Amino acid sequence: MSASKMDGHRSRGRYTHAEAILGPELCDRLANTKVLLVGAGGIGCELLKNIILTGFGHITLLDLDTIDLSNLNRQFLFKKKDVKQSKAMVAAHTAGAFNPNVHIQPVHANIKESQFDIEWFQTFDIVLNALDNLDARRHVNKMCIAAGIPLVESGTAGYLGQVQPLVKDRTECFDCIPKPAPKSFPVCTIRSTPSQPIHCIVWAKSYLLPQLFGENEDGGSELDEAEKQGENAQEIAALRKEVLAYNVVRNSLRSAETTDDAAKTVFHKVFNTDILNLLSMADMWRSREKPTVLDFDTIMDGSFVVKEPSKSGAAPANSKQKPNGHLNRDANAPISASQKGEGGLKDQRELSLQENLSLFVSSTNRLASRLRAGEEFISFDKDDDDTLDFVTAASNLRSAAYYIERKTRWEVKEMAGNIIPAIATTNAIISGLIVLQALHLLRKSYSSLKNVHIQFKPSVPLSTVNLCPPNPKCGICRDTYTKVQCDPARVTLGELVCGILGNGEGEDGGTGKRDVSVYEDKRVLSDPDWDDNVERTLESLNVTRGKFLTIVDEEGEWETIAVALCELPPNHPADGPALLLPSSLPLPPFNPRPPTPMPPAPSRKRSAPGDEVSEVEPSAKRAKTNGTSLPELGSPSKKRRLEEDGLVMLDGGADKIEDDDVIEID
Ligand SMILES: Nc1ncnc2c1ncn2[C@@H]1O[C@H](COP(=O)(O)OP(=O)(O)OP(=O)(O)O)[C@@H](O)[C@H]1O
Ligand SMILES: [Zn+2]
Repeated sequence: MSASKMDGHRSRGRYTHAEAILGPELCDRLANTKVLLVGAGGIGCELLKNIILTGFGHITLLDLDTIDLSNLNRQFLFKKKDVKQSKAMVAAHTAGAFNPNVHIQPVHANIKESQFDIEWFQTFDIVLNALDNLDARRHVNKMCIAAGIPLVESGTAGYLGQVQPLVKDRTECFDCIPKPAPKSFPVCTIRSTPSQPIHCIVWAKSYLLPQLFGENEDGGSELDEAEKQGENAQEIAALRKEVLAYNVVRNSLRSAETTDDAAKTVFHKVFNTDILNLLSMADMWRSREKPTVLDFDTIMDGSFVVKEPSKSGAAPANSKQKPNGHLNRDANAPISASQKGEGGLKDQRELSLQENLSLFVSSTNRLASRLRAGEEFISFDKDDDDTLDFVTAASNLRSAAYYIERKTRWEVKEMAGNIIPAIATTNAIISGLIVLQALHLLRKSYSSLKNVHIQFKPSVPLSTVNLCPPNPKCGICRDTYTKVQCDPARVTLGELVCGILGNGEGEDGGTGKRDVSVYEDKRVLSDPDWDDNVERTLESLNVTRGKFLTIVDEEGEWETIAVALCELPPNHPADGPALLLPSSLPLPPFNPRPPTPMPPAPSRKRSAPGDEVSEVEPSAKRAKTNGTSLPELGSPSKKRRLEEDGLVMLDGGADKIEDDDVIEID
């Protein structure tokens, strides 16, 4: 048998099952389908294997990262020898062997780079996200909306997971519903009245560690400002004292003569002086258990006994919590085998108070010596042993002072790193579901598309939710997208905006002259009263390939236009025009304002009640959903409830909450 015949035979054999399930038409089409898979981590590796075996013919696999040892337990395309290599390259190499008919293009890069502009996105038939952060997910969502390419979004968190197909104008986009804010705690709970281990962990990670080893934020000048503005003088004096005290401690950690004494100074300030200060505020402890002042020397020599929480008097604020049994004993007493979690890993052993203090001293010294060796500041990183040891020890010492259960280093890592353990099985289930949704999309079988969730219900482990139509108020998918090809060094902002708006054609041309503001992301580049940038080149305004200009109608009548910037074609003559506009200019939905009511004049005939409303409202709504309302879609509120329950698309780094009175765990 000739080699080519043998290949054909092999190929048919390979796809017999796929063909039986998908039908010959889709099965053949898959061979020519171009897929972009973003992310080669937990979901990405599983998904790559699935789409290769299903027979997707052309796969571009993109990931910015290199392989870490900790990936190996679930990212099965990687082996120990691959650690520190590019994820995209290794995954493509390993999985490529599963099906030689598939062409895989690995790309080691950040999906946000400008080279991945909408023209690049438009070279794909479908995009599959296997990402782990909100920022990249939102970026891909916007690029897919702009490029008009369907996207399957996914996420897992422990045993939970979700798959969400997204199609411009038909379904919600990723940004149609705001994502839940990260967990937060009131500052006073963290600073003065912790009642749970997480409060002490957040304090050690987000307050103490930055105070000692972080960037020196000049609290002094902030206080000067507050004083000028007439804030409470007594409070400011107290805060000033606090800043000075921390400066002394910071300096001692940075001084060349640092010894164990520096750690002792920190300990004394934080677990002794500060707690004594808090105790002096009698009001604070009327309805709460008073904390205990810790003592360095007696903890070190093992004679310190943690005071039992008082059982009499006013009910402590945390009385609803289960009693912290093991704290009602000498904290340095030997810990039983079961308490220690013996048999488990070293990290999973509970440390005695004395051991926590030793860890506090050693980690403080390690961090201090890093500062002295030239590191300017150190911030928390769950994979940085020194910062994790410090947060473990400091949070446990604080827990002891407040009679709160202490946590092992393993638990602290999980809580401080906001880590939900990744589960290979969940990733595998989700990756299978992604393929099913991708196949519906390729078949254009829109009524079969579903949001699918894995839930904690053994009887119904998967729940499906009908898709919601786009949110008419969404600032991403309701814009009208277009693209221009240009040389940003030769085109001015004014030329581009006038070109896109077709200025000079008059109102009835649909894109006539209007008052607009122009933005790049959140930057205002011009508005009707400010035209300083209009004559400047796009390049000088840092508006280049891969970015979007957003043109907003000041009257609010025309919907927003988003213009994606692309390069001139490769064969474009050097003396050719610097700006190539799209062949048809964007025509965003137009919602004319109701005419301004005229002052009542006896001669004017009154219009029938509701006239204006019936003319304006429905057309505006039609325009915003582009006439594609889907009768079978579920309600947005149902989906929101699911999101609140189910921790979907987990991450949180990107979104910031604005309330100053809370501390986020990111
Ligand atoms: N902007 C981006 N561009 C390209 N790839 C990205 C981008 N952001 C995240 N990724 C990739 O998405 C993948 C997500 O996979 P996963 O959630 O399993 O994370 P991980 O980093 O492998 O594991 P863990 O965070 O649990 O250690 C990672 O490989 C990551 O490098
Ligand atoms: Zn949207």
